[in-house]
Amino acid sequence: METQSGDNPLRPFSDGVFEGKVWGKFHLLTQSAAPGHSVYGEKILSIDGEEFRSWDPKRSKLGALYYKRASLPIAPDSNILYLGAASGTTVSHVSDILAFCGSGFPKESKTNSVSARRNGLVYAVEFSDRPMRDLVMLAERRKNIIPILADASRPEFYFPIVEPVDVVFQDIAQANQAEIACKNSKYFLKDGGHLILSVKARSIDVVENPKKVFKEEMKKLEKNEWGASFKILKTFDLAPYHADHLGIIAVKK
Ligand SMILES: C[S@@+](CC[C@H](N)C(=O)[O-])C[C@H]1O[C@@H](n2cnc3c(N)ncnc32)[C@H](O)[C@@H]1O
Repeated sequence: METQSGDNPLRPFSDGVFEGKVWGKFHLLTQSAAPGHSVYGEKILSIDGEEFRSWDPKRSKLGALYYKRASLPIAPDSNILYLGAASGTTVSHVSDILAFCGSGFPKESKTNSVSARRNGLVYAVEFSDRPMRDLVMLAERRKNIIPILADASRPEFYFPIVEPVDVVFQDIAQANQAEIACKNSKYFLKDGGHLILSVKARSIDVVENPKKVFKEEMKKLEKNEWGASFKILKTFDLAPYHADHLGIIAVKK
């Protein structure tokens, strides 16, 4: 951990996310909801008694979207259904954002003016038991992560424990990823809620041109028989952080 003295290098980027030139280059960081702990070896900066965790875009599709300056519908009062949580690298940053209440640093941040609001939860679904063990340990140190050991293609099994959410975020490298996103959105995503989907072309078709694969996946999101369909708002090529990945931001019709 590094303690910053002198001028504060960070400024608000979006609710709960900060930007600045630190350690010699540009970084996005989240204010840690569990000070004293590094989750995946990320660098930590301490300023005025608060800790800020560097967000590595090469380790996180959501982080890559922020680095691409996507305007994302994630705020401290959002409930998020996160599909494909793995050991919680990205979930930890989502947890930081949801825990952010504008207290403390930075003093001039507009987000400070919001003092009494209900902060959201992240429901983190993962079907592999090895990463789930790390995810459970992460959740023990943070109050806003609900780890769920389940197959995301069977949302009916966790239907009883997930409340309606504002955002479904999905990072599952499976051939049927559009179907998984739509089925979960049917059960859990509020009308007008947002889907943020990372599509890995090579998981859907190893030989096809990624652009064609992305077009087909977007068509499925717009019209399908899985109970929820979407209007695509914006797409982002996630290179150079993740080759042949497309980030899709869509709103539930
Ligand atoms: C690319 S990794 C996710 C990385 C993670 N989102 C992060 O940024 O820290 C994809 C994860 O999805 C999980 N996964 C794949 N298919 C799944 C399914 N049907 N249900 C739940 N999890 C699944 C895998 O076990 C793997 O941990």
